[in-house]
Amino acid sequence: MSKVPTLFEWAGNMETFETLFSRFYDKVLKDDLLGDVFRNMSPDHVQHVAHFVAEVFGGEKQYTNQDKGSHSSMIGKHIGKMLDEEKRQRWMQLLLVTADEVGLKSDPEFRSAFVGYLEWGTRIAVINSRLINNPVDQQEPMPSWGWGETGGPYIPE
Ligand code: HEM
Repeated sequence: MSKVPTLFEWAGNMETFETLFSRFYDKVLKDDLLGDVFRNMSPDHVQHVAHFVAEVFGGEKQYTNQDKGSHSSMIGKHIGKMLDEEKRQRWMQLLLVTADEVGLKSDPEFRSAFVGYLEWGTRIAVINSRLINNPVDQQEPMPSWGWGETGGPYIPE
């Protein structure tokens, strides 16, 4: 049996993730609810988020090695931001619309794993945004996300 690709490999390459998040944050900045939340984001924000998610999906470790980030430093960026469910849902909605616009892989298995990760990650972001101190130690490894219950990508007969 052939090797099951990582979510990163199945999705494409780093450009896939950079394009997805670049188009996503274009929308975010124009959004009535999220625009103000991201108004002062760093110029590297888009790339950092793309690199973070790519690494979580089993891709190159650019967030760790090039951006000098870690799971803890990413969590730290959300501390005190006072996000809520309404903002989280808008973030999800805009990212999923963007995923379709940029032609991200749309087979049921990939999208299930993709949305599963986003549901997990965004809910954690909201929880952490309401804390004062970072609960994640600097030494904690990066999270990793796989195919989960689906067991692999959709490959037509
Ligand atoms: C899976 C979900 C998420 C991931 C992977 C993620 C990832 C990241 C990363 C990697 C950073 C650091 C960027 C940098 O180093 O410049 C960051 C910052 C930030 N994130 Fe998230 N995030 C997620 C969900 C959310 C949600 C749902 C919101 C708000 C609705 C949010 C709001 C922010 C804000 C406000 C910052 C700081 C921006 C700045 O001013 O520099 N994040 N996020």
